Amino acid sequence: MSTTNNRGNYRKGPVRLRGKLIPEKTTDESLLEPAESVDWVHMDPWRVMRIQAEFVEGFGALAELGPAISVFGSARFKPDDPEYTLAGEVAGHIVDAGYAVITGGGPGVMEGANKGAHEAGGTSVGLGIELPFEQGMNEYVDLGVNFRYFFARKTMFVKYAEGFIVLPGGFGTLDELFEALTLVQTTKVKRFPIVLIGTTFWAGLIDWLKNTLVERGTISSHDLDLMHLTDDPREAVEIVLNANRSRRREELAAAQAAASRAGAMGPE
Ligand SMILES: C/C(=C\CNc1ncnc2c1ncn2[C@@H]1O[C@H](COP(=O)(O)O)[C@@H](O)[C@H]1O)CO
Repeated sequence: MSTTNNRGNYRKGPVRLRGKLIPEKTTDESLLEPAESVDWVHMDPWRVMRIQAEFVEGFGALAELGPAISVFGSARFKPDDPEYTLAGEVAGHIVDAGYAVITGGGPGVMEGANKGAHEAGGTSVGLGIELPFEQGMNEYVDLGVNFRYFFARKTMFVKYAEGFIVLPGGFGTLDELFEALTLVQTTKVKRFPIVLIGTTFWAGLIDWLKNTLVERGTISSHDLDLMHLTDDPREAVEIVLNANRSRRREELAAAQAAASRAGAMGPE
């Protein structure tokens, strides 16, 4: 709603305007007139609505998913690459443990993991991303959500998973790995297990983290403990499961301690 009072103050919702800032048309007039230009579709306030919708739709689609583990890795591996098969094995162990498998829904490691989850009879989730060279979701995704924005999609990978398993990959995989590491390091997320599969592939990065970042003091040596390293798909899944079992035990013990403290204090 917009109004002008007798002091020439023009009110447009929460905003007050005067003088030359008073628009020639009211908000209602602008809304109802036929559009001469569609530029507004690309403006930031409209983008905010799309971003908000993306979160709402993502939360709505995944709220009832149940326990899940996110699996990451290169979009470029082919079905006959060992990492594709490895991703399928990881997904099979995740499903056997009663968890859903979340991936980026694309080709390569994502497809391998979705295939493994689908064939093991588990819930195979793909959180796709709109890219200029549209690939579409791989055919093994049973629950798919497509995102325009990487940051909204990345929130879902963390929010709906109890851990990350990261296979060899490129920039996208590193982005997802370092996002998780930063969230855990800064305690935005607590006790979130991150497992790297591929000791040879990751060795150079781990050495650099140790010999350059720890050495120069840009990370602490205990930050390296936020990552677990293995070649064994079963062990990778066990690491995530064990970390969550001990987190749940600690949460239960803390809740019991709080309840007994409240009991000891007696009724008010
Ligand atoms: C490059 C190719 C396909 C791109 N399609 C993708 N679909 C969904 N998710 C993707 C895609 N590409 C990257 N991602 C995300 O990043 C990670 C992999 O990136 P990397 O650079 O290959 O490591 C992956 O986990 C996705 O979340 C086919 O040529």
